[in-house]
Amino acid sequence: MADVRVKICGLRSAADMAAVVAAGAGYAGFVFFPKSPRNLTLEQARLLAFAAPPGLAKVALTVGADDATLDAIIDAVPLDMLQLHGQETPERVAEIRERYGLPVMKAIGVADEGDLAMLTEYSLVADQILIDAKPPKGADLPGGNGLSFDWRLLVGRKWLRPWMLAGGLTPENVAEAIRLTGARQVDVSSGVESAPGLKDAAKMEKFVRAAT
Ligand SMILES: O=C(O)c1ccccc1N[C@@H]1O[C@H](COP(=O)(O)O)[C@@H](O)[C@H]1O
Repeated sequence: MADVRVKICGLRSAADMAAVVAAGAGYAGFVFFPKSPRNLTLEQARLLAFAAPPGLAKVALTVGADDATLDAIIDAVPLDMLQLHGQETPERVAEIRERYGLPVMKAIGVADEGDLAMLTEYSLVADQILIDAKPPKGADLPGGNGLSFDWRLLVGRKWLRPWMLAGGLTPENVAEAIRLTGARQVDVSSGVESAPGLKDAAKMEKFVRAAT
């Protein structure tokens, strides 16, 4: 599968960054969400971002972050993209995009066909759309739960913006997910871990190989 770009999310160590680079991923994601086992400090993220080679896009994942939080992240960490993974409205997405001048990727949780209208709505204001599984009610995390959705919902659909497929992807299922949905970009977090928050270099390598 040529030309598929992979995002590996939730890096926390220099070894994670080295493994992402060795695997050949196109995006590296840093999670700024205290409830997540992948949460990292500004200083950790800053060091990792400076260790990233040119061409690897550095993405900050936030969840309903206010301006002060985003200001602090952007001041500390050299970034290429913001991933908004909360309940941000289209107006808030547009505001963040304007305020920081960085491309914004808005995550939308999908469980059934009724959720697809939101993808169209957000594709009018975001630079990219991230299509993830909807989290279970009451879940601590709005993403990063290793849950997938029915990929057949995406068959034959088109959106105005580039999009990325996420949710429960693994080295074992990513090729089938790409084949079915036609995704040109995929995002993974828990599927390349040996325990929550602990990235596994061999799984990362296997994932990128299966996806590309
Ligand atoms: O990874 C996290 O901890 C996380 C926390 C809060 C919101 C989103 C999070 N991760 C994103 O969720 C999707 C799917 O992850 P998974 O592969 O199913 O574990 C992915 O886009 C991550 O960036």
